[in-house]
Amino acid sequence: MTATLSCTGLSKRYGDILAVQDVGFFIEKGEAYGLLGPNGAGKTTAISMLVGLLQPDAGSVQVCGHDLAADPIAAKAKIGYVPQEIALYPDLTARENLRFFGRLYGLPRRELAKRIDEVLDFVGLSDRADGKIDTYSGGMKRRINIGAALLHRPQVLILDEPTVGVDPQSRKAILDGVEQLVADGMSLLYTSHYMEEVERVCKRVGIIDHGRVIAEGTRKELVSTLGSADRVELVLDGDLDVATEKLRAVQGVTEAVRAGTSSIRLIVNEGSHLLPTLIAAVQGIAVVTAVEVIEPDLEAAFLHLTGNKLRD
Ligand SMILES: Nc1ncnc2c1ncn2[C@@H]1O[C@H](COP(=O)(O)OP(=O)(O)OP(=O)(O)O)[C@@H](O)[C@H]1O
Repeated sequence: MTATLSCTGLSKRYGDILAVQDVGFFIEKGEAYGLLGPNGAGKTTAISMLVGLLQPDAGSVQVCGHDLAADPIAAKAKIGYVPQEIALYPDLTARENLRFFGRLYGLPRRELAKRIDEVLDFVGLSDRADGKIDTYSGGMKRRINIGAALLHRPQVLILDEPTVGVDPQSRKAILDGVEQLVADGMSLLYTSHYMEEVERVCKRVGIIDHGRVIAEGTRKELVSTLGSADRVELVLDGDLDVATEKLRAVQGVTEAVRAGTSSIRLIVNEGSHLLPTLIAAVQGIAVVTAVEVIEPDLEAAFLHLTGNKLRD
């Protein structure tokens, strides 16, 4: 089966920074693939090369059997791209914006009018279609941006952090809409640093850090990289920075990081056996007021694989 989107060996350097290094993955028809990584991991740079906005230093991209470099028009026609930055004209209405983008895609006038109504309905903004974009909330603008990317009926939708700066109602509408598109057979590339969104929307996930895809698989496969390790959260009162250092030095502790103002998250072997040792390790520095052993999830897998928290 031909992948809807695939890339191999994608690399991009900005001066001394290797923003993307030898990235390769594929997305089947109707599959939702997530690129999960912290800010600066290289997600936007990778996507910019996948959609033909940035020339890779090395590597290639295939979209529905078309090579992006050799046949860019055919390849790009299959892609719907929703950039991280809102790209709409504030003085035009939503409908006028969609008309503008539809014409760029070369949609015939009559078909375009129909598609505009369809996508407005899909993003749940038909009743606001004739309001100017500058009266829209951030979330509503993002929904129109997604609508614009769908006008030409792409085979693969590429979303770069689509819920950043978005109100809860629009966030729900975006996630529900994306899930519906995938259920209807759309292929999806979804990037986010929100682990829970990627877990919800994507069947397979690539974890990207410092420009490299360092692990890839289903949620279950990635979580299994943790082996028998447990994730423990301690709520403490005291000097958390020193306590984090002390805990990191305890034998059996793989990772220890601050989580908010009063918690430390740990990955430990045999969590329940180690608890008394953990509490003793911070004695005189901090008092442990609560302990929680947490089910392993993608965030724990990320921490384990990279040694960093996802939301740095
Ligand atoms: N035009 C540029 N010139 C120089 N360095 C850049 C440029 N664009 C990105 N970078 C650097 O490349 C690396 C990857 O950035 P990129 O924006 O691709 O990451 P990201 O995972 O999308 O992060 P974010 O979620 O913050 O957008 C970072 O170190 C960034 O500072």
